[in-house]
Amino acid sequence: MSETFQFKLIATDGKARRGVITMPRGEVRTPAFMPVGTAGTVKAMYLDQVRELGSDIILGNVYHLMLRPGAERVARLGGLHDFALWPHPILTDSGGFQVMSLASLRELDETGVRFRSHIDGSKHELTPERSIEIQGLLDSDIQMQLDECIRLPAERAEIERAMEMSLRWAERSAKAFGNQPGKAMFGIVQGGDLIDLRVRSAERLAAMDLKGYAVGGLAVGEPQDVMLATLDETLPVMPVDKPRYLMGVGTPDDILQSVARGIDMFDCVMPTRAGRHGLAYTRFGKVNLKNARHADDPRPLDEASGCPASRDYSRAYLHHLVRSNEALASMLLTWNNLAYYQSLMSGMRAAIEAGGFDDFAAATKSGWARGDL
Ligand SMILES: Cc1ccc(CCc2c3nc[nH]c3cc3c(=O)[nH]c(N)nc23)cc1
Repeated sequence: MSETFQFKLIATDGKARRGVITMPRGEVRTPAFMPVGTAGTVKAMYLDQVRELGSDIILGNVYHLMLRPGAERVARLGGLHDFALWPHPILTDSGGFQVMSLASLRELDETGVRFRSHIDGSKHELTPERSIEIQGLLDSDIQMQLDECIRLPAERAEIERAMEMSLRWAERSAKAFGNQPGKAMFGIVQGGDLIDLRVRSAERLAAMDLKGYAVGGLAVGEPQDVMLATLDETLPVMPVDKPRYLMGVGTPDDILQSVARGIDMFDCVMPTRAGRHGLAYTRFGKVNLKNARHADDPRPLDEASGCPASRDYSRAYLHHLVRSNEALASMLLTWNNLAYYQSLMSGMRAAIEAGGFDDFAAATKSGWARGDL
């Protein structure tokens, strides 16, 4: 624990980084995978299971929590940590991304974004200042600036407009956040697939001397090579001594490739969402438990796993649960998937410390290529 928010680099291997973020509520070992806990819960999991798997931090979301149960209500109840019984670090997204993908009747301008709730149609507004205020009411440890994420493909003028406004919103967010020693506000690099705009965004954010930086505007449907090429050009102009968070990424392979380029923090709905749709991530690749080929298979997903969901239950039983649409299917497969993601993260952290990241990456990929025999 530490009174202040600090990032320390422990080791590097090529561009891959092993570090640790320390803050009053605990530490985050990087590279880190942050399970998505949109409405104050990681769907189909108990949070002590999430912790048990090695998760140091979970995500919450301004958009969902402001609509239901309401930020002021969560504050009256002691903040998100007490509300959800997660006493460890929480990172919250600022809500703009979710407004653009979930809300209806949206109006976005320099002041912020006005929208109607997708739940009951009620009217709401998010400004950089209100988003930071809400994240404060949630008692979030790492708060994200309000930004505008453009869907690709888009015209240069549109990408530039959104990137420049996101920079002005970063200034307003930082001013509203002020000086909170044990907490952090991260800026978000935008600029679409236009390298000169990405570099301008990263350099202008770096000059604001924030405590951490996210790469936004990716994992919005672009091919992996476009995402990786954007990282190749953007990361070199991002501060070396601050954490780098790649928003919304990704598959195990996306994560492996992005750690190799110097990303420290990840979030993705994939392991939890896939678990609810009968899909298991394993070190042999993906296993679709809906498939009839598993109906008589007595083997577990992975007998070498430390996770009961992966080690103890037969594929036949998991297939039966998925086909029967049983709640336990989502619980066991989400448990398996998060266990796999966290084992991948701890494997990468150890490999970087030992100077063997490339060998670890090659062995991991060949495991996936071997497929699920
Ligand atoms: C609870 C929670 C869910 C999801 C997120 C990340 C959501 C997310 C993206 N997801 C995929 N691509 C993304 C890009 C952006 C982005 O450019 N800006 C912001 N603020 N969020 C993004 C954060 C927290």
